[in-house]
Amino acid sequence: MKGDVLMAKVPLVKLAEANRTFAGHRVLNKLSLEIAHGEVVALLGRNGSGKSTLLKALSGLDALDGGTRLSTVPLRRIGFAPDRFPRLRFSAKEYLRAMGKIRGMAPAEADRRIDKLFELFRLETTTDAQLRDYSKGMLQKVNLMQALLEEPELLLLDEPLSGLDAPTRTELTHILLLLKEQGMTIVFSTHERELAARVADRVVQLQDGRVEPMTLEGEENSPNRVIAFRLMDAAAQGFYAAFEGVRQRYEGQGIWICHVQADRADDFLRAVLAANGSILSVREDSTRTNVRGAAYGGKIC
Ligand SMILES: Nc1ncnc2c1ncn2[C@@H]1O[C@H](COP(=O)(O)OP(=O)(O)OP(=O)(O)O)[C@@H](O)[C@H]1O
Repeated sequence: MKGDVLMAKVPLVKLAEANRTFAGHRVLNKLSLEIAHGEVVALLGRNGSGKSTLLKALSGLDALDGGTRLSTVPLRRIGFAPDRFPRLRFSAKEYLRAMGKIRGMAPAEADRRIDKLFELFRLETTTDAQLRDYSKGMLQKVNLMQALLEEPELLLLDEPLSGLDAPTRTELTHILLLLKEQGMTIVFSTHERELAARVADRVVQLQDGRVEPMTLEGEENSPNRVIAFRLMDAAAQGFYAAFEGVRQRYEGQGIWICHVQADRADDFLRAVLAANGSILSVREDSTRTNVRGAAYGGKIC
């Protein structure tokens, strides 16, 4: 725990007085931003305010015109999912294998990882369909999968849910929450305040080339307990509907995780046990303090 608190204070990546100019237009203007280990940060801003430019600056993929970028993460441990993903003449598996090769992964290791990602994203592994024939949602899943290929320490996502239908949005939101539970450091840009409020520990707004902290209306500020548990699927179906005080819920590999209003947590725990569930862990919701906390021992990917 002590180690986690210390890690939380170490910036994984830091921009100081960063400048980026395109054709005389200064998009980043003496911008300073630190991303702490295990933190999830949402980046809001109007169209053209420079969100993609900032994500690229954080990744180190794009050079700055001025200022500095400091990072403790090697480039290969940074996953980046751009806002546009090409419709290629490859199947998803062929594409991900090629990406693994380019990144210098051993073929067996890449295949192990790709299989896990197919499972996590619930994509059909055997299909030969090419990316150019994929739906937008499937394509975005492959985009996120390539960013997660090498178990990144820092995950940068440019508008990860933009233009997707409701079921895919829900599915991908749950995956983001699972990655967050594992302690992954994530920065994502979005136009959606609701997504930012739901997933991020911290929200910043990009305006006039700089970032300002932002508080979203309707954010829940009262404390939560994060409860991880197992339930039989059949029992889980009706479980939440009857329960007040559940603010977030998601599932992966048979483990359910709920963020429950603190004053309802004891009742919730009793209800899980009454439904023959087993409690894996209970902890304070640390998302308002940016302290990393592991909800359970299993790793999703
Ligand atoms: N490679 C480039 N060459 C020239 N101009 C660029 C380049 N990249 C970005 N810009 C310009 O920088 C500004 C910021 O672009 P950026 O894509 O970072 O904004 P954004 O906030 O991500 O926009 P959106 O919300 O529409 O995706 C825009 O005016 C854009 O035209």
